[in-house]
Amino acid sequence: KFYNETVAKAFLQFYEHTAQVVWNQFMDATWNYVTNITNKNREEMVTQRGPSTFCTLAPARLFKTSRFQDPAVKRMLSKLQNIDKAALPQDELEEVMDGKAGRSVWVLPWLLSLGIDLQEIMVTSRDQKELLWAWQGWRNAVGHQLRITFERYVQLSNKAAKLNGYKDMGALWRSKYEPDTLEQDLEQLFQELQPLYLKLHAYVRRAAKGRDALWPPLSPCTPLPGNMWAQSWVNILDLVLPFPKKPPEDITKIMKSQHWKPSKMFEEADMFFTSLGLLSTPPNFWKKSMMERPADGREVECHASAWDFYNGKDFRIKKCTEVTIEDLLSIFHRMGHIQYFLQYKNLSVIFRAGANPAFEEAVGSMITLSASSHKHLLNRGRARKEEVNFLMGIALEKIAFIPFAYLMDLFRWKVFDGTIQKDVYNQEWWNLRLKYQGMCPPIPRTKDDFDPGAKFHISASVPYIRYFISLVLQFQLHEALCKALGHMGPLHRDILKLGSSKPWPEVLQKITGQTKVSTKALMTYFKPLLNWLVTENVQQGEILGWPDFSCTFAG
Ligand SMILES: C[C@H](NC(=O)O)C(=O)O
Ligand SMILES: [Zn+2]
Repeated sequence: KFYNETVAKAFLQFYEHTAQVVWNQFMDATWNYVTNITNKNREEMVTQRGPSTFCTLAPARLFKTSRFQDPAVKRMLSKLQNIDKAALPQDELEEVMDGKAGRSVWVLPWLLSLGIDLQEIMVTSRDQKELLWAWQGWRNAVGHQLRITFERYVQLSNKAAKLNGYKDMGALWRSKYEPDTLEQDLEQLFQELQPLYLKLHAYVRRAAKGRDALWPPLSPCTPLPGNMWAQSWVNILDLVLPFPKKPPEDITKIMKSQHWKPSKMFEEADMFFTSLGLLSTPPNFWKKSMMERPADGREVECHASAWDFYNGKDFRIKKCTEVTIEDLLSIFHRMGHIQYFLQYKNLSVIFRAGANPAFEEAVGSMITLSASSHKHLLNRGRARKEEVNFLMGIALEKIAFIPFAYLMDLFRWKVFDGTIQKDVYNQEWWNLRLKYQGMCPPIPRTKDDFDPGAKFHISASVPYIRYFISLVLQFQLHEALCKALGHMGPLHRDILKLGSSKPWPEVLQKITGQTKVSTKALMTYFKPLLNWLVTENVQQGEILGWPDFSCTFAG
């Protein structure tokens, strides 16, 4: 073991230069692949020496940092200990990277376009049979494929986790949140938030059937329109608007009538960030981003994402943008990621990440909250009815999302730690979906099904608890922003500039004065809506939740 701090500093210098080059090449190869899916580009990406050169990082583990003086050196070396899947032998690393263990389903061209079309039907259709067809079509196409390879993915992931010193991949994912009381803290947050979900769910379940004759009673087994996974109900606001005579302005219609192009949507978002005293995007961003689905027949991965190329000047967004309010808000969210990249770009490459993954998500969502409630903020005195209608629109995205965002990694943590074995993957998935979301499959499932695989983050192995924590965090940050309105720039620039160089409770304290994630700000934000929901549900004699409902299974 090396005890010499000077040697450690020299090693970190060496690492800094190599890492910037290696990560840049790795991001380039991955970008080329997801924006032009061909076998050649896949080969390039998979054989990228990128992550595997980090096995040269073995020296990082040889430093005994306990007696080191410089906290930054200690923090850097501890972050270098975890090289995730790069710890696997090259052949198994390629197997995981290549997606034989799960990612492959996203790259079958016919499947990509099928996915976009079926998801579109779930968003727009109100016809029960059509919804069922799309719901089942997507799960049969992608879930069945993934069931076979998912077990291998779990094995390789757990092997990589153990090579990094964690008991399983779930433990490695949770370690990003530093304090080890994460699971209890999350359960506490969920217990505080669940009553909001039950109130909204009870109202939506009734209101959705009331207004649309086509619509049978919304039992847990009716596929909810609006979203392939029922993780967001924002697309059925028209069905459940509390005061239909005061409809909020239809931004989508306005954008379309003014012939907005995707690039204009990005320009609007960029202007909003600079109006808050934040940084504007560099020329490379406009030259190299993919803002809409290519028309030249290229197959691309359409799940929207923001990219840092680790060279301090190349940052991009990949999105198959449609001219809708949902996509405008999604662009604000992605631009939040870009803003974080810009603010911390001069840090060591080791610290170029959010204070924790939830901060990365919360920054974009918090700015989106400001943008979507921008006018709302200015018309604080808005009449109660319009206030309730407005908050319903936000709640259909944020409150509806609570149980789904929580259960996604509850499921995977249990799969990684072996509590859920492969023969009950699907059954356990639906047990969690009923317990937390009050949802059942609309048709009996068979043992060939693997419904969790129908969600991008599961087949692409992207952790999800970051979105649950961000749900709470974004309101805490938003409240701090509103309190400091006007001096927003410096306040938020500070936390963004810190990247992951400080423990996240310290960063949170800097901006909100608190060191823990708290639901207080979220509750305050939705108070007028919750009061209305309580009165409404009582008047309708609604029973909250789905007492002893059980999903029927074909086994
Ligand atoms: C909430 C999450 N957002 C994202 O991936 O950017 C999702 O789409 O499921
Ligand atoms: Zn995000």
